[in-house]
Amino acid sequence: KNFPSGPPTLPLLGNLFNLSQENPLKDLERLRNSYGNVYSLFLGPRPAVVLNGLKGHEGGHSGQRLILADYGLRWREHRRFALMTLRNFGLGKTSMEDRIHDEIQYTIKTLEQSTGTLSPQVMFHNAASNIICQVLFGKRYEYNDELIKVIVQCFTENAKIANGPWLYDSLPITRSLPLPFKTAFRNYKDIAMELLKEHKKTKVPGEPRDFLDCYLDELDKRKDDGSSFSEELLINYILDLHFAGTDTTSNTLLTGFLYLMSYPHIQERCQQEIDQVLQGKDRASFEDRLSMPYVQAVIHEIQRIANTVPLSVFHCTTKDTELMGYSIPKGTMIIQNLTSVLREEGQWKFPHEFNPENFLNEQGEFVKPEAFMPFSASPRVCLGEGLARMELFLFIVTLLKKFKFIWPEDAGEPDFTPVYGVTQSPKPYYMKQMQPGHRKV
Ligand code: HEM
Repeated sequence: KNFPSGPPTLPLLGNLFNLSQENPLKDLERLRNSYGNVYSLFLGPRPAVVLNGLKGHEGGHSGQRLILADYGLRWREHRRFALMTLRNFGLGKTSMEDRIHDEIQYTIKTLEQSTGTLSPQVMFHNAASNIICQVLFGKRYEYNDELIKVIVQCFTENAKIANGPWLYDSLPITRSLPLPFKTAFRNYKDIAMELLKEHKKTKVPGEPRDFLDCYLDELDKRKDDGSSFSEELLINYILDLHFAGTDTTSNTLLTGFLYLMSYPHIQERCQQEIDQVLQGKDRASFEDRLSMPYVQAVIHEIQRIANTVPLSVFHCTTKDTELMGYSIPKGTMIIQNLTSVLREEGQWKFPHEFNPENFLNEQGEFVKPEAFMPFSASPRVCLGEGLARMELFLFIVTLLKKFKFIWPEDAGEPDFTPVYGVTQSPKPYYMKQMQPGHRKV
């Protein structure tokens, strides 16, 4: 009673055929037009509620009425620990900036060594993965290292395979099949186990070098207190952090450079601002963003258009819940359609085009509309938001300071259609850059 309405369902299969397996975003928008901001779907026999638009999300988040999946002791303890550890390793402080800048030097080297055009996919994925590796394991990998190739391939492929949550959730039996991503994740876990062994051998108690050491210290401290910390969970948690921090940041960068090449006047205006603000400085710091309203607007617009995690991460009600006048029983899946907020008419000056004016007021100052939520919202908001924002700013500013990026003449028209997945990415493309010293603004 009082459950949100939705399209008619088939026995057992629910609404499986209402949604494209390849890209359900258009279907979700069509259903929103018929059933409003809050509607229901059945993934097989399992009920789900889809939240759309800023209004739908405000209802979902205000006062934390919506209690989320696994929003229990284990999640709370680990979230608190991860945030504290990321902070201790310099998130928001200079040392994290140093790590990011160190990695950017390798990206610059890759760009400098390329003659002609270059496919940036692997380059950005390697860079984002290495930054997380530094935090987690205190080490980075050369871009031609076999291990990093396996990891990056595993993440990019899984982000696309996992776009079948409809199928896996509708027909749970498919989850027990030997799906390819299971092997890939098992390989990753073997790698993480090796690193764990190595860390246990070499670590000095009380002097953590990285996230892994911190967790081992925490395990020692909490030995018998019945807490949720365990080595098995550590391996899963490392996998989560590595995956969550790699494909997201790199796909956003890929979208960014696709648009910067396709809108050369926007790229040039960024470069003018960067040159002006960084006069006499050899590198940008995250603080500099406060003096770069246009660059800030462009980076936010890149995130809005990239729509990197289009349906956020699915949640679930853990008890009977009231939401915007609807009754939602315990065990209902909650799908936050972030796409519907990032493109919502009425919330943006130019909802359907790439235009930094979406984040600038009449005085040319940077403003962030409430509907900007690529990291989601609620207590469950992206844990890596601070790190991701720092990475995006430092990569984009440093690379634009050094190079001018050009869409290759023989590459045809740029194709902006994203490839759908848990994380969306642009279609593979090539870029061309003018070598340092030749950049003319
Ligand atoms: C542009 C880059 C990124 C985007 C767009 C993004 C977006 C998101 C979104 C939409 C969620 C789901 C929030 C929810 O459940 O409502 C999420 C969760 C999460 N993200 Fe990110 N993310 C990015 C980068 C990162 C990075 C660099 C890290 C690494 C530290 C990270 C770690 C996580 C974790 C651990 C969660 C789960 C949080 C929890 O359940 O408590 N993310 N992210």
